[in-house]
Amino acid sequence: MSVENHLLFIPRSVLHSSVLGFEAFACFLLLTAVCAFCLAPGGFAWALCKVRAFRAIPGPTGYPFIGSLTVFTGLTRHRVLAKMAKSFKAESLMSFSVGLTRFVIASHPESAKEMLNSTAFANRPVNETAYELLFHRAMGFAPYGEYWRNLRRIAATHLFSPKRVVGSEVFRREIGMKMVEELKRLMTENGEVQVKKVLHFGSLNNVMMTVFGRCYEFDKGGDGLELESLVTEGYELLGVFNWSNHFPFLGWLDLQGVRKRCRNLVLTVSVFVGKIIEEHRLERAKGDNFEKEKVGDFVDVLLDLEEDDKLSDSDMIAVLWEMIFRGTDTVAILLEWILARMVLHPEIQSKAQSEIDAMVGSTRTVQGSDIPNLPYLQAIVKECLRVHPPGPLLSWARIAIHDVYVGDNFVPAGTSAMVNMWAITHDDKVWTEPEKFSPERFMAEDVSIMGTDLRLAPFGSGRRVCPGKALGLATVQLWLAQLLQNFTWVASENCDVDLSECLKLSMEMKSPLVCKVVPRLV
Ligand code: HEM
Repeated sequence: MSVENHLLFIPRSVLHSSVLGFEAFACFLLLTAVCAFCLAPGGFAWALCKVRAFRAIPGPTGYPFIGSLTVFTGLTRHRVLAKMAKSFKAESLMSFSVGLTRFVIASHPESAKEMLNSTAFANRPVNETAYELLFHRAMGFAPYGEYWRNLRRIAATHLFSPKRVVGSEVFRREIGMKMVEELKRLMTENGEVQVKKVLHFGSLNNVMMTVFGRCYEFDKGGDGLELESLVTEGYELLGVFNWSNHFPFLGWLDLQGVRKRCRNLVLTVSVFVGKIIEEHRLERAKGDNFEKEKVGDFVDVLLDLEEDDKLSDSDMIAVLWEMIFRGTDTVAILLEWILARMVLHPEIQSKAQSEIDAMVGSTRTVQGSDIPNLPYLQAIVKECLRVHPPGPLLSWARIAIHDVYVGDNFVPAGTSAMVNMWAITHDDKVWTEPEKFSPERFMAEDVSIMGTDLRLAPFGSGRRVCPGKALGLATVQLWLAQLLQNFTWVASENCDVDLSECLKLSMEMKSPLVCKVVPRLV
């Protein structure tokens, strides 16, 4: 007898109530399953994870389906994440979800070191924006492997070697002096200066010179301004929270227009950078203008690569563009924070100036070789990297290439991994009086900031540590010395120094620094 025939013999009322009961039971089961799913530690994306036989990593459940999305839409996600890790007692490792993306974040030096130094985390998640901007073919997002290793080796030898960093000091100093002149001009014109623009243009020129062998004039418009707008657009695009990175089914809609903007940007950048590469080729073809012994720029280095290492034109454009892009803002942003601190702490500023005066005197301008004799100035830079790290979340996440343990925590392959460097540098178990701005702490203890000591690793650590760290640091230290030797930095009566933060791709000052500069050298 079929099931339908059976049902014919059950009284209607009984049948009706049992169907209702079944429906209620099914709803209850579904609701429990959804709740269990959504209330899983770490949230929805973690609940979806097939590997369930592991101890859950503590973390917020977030909202159903969207998870902790709101973290990423605020201006200070490093602070929000630090607070969350504390409240879940998950400083060592915290899990959370944003849409379908699983995250872990380390807010403790030990777990941060373990993660950053493990080959399991030597890849980066390539989000849609980075992919559209062709960054997967440049060093920062290239998958861990032969192509990436080659790029790192070439850059380490020809762009970031100690010899190259020292060798490029002359034009770095020249650019520093141009910034000094520009600040004087702006001060005379306006009675105060907004330093961000000057620092940004100086920094852009510095990287341009190293990479392309080109320099642009301040405030002259033309190619310099176009390049600046291209870098700004790229920065903005990478800083935008792109929904389709975490909700792939929304991808085709391009709701925020990110893909369209990326494609337009890539076209313009390809023409801009392609033209510079062509000019280099022409110069080399002429032969007599191109001296073989000349220390070439990075374009020359890439054009000189042997057959096996040779890059296609589009790969070369990606590599060169990324260097410009990465090297510009970090340096300018860090210097702006430092100068804001100088305005706020005149006693620290004058101590640094006394050090410069004692070591350099007032008859010559400071240079790169003076920096080792200026420990207090170096301590100021370190303290600013601690209090205002340009990459509080180390800017670029990593991704677990395969299943791996971090401490006792099982992290499945494909999980995005971040380090909250800001949380570590503001942890009172790691630093005494972390909120206090005190360069003196680094006079008492010499802490390496190059990636070995995870209490302060603003350039990251491990295989994907910032390759430009020595160049970036040398630039910031020299320019700070020049700016302090030439000016006393004081508050403008129209504008207070506001230390509010705004984390886009890097952590910028929310209200750009506006102040006065008073010439010291006459
Ligand atoms: C104050 C200056 C700078 C800071 C604070 C900084 C910070 C960082 C950080 C935190 C990372 C990620 C490291 C990690 O995942 O462990 C990084 C990567 C990178 N940085 Fe920097 N950076 C600076 C200057 C520069 C400069 C001047 C350049 C080049 C001209 C540069 C090029 C790169 C590149 C190419 C990567 C990707 C490396 C890879 O994935 O293999 N950076 N940087």
